[in-house]
Amino acid sequence: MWRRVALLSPMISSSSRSLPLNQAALGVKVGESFATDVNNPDERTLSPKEKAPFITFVLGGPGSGKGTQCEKIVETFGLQHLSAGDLLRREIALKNKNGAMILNLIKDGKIVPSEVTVKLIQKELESSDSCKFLIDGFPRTEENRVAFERIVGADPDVVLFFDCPEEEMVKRVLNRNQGRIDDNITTMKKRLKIFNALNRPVIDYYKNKGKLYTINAIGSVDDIFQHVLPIFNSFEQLKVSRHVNPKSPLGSILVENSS
Ligand SMILES: Nc1ncnc2c1ncn2[C@@H]1O[C@H](COP(=O)(O)OP(=O)(O)OP(=O)(O)O)[C@@H](O)[C@H]1O
Ligand SMILES: O=c1ccn([C@@H]2O[C@H](COP(=O)(O)O)[C@@H](O)[C@H]2O)c(=O)[nH]1
Ligand SMILES: [Mg+2]
Repeated sequence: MWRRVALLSPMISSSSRSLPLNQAALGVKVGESFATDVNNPDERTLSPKEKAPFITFVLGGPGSGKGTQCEKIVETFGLQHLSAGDLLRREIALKNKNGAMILNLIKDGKIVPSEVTVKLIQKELESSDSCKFLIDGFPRTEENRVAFERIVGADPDVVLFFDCPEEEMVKRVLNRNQGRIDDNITTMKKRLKIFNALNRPVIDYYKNKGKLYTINAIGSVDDIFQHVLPIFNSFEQLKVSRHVNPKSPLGSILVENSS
């Protein structure tokens, strides 16, 4: 569980970015991580898990190029890529408990219950050494979004939206040729309907919060990446060091702007 603290992100918006601290969910982890030094909080050394992670949600319709652009962001900026769809497909491939249920939903272009997807993402976040993540294809619904906030206790710093016309997305998906069970015209039509009905409200939510970056997803992969580059460059330049203030009961962010 990440320790959620008041986030300070001057490049995006001046509005409050804090979430209520999920004490119930955090209790065990916080106790565990401070077990050896709880008597002298000033001497705590910060482990990676005590830093607030930098989270980017990557949204866009099916075939808009989220995965393709994520690969380029990883190459250039070294964020860890977590594709929600890939995590779900791995459950199917491993024949895990929810595998059959997930397969049926994906075949039909439907959304897997939030609890299942959020737990998979949470496990990856917690087991990673990274503190910068690209969460690709999630949240798909408002319910997903709220479940992530509740269970993980974090919210994104940046939200990318790859805006692509439907005809182009259909063309790309039908040419993808990666053996995906949902890359057919019947499922694609359902996925587009679900995207418009359930994902667009999430995009609007982040737009209203001032966190959304809309990227025109038409053009070559490299052209599109040129629109992505300045977004991450601006965060790199801030050289923001974010960690928990042990003296604050709620925790806060200490920002070092070394530029
Ligand atoms: N700018 C582009 N121009 C043409 N083809 C592209 C472009 N970007 C990606 N593609 C191709 O389109 C297909 C879909 O791209 P990608 O898998 O990145 O989309 P996605 O948004 O992750 O889709 P999904 O939501 O279905 O996972 C892939 O075959 C990819 O190679
Ligand atoms: O958060 C999520 C992400 C994905 N799904 C299901 O998986 C497929 C494929 O997802 P991609 O991101 O396009 O790889 C999607 O259509 C959903 O059925 C999900 O339920 N929740
Ligand atoms: Mg993808």
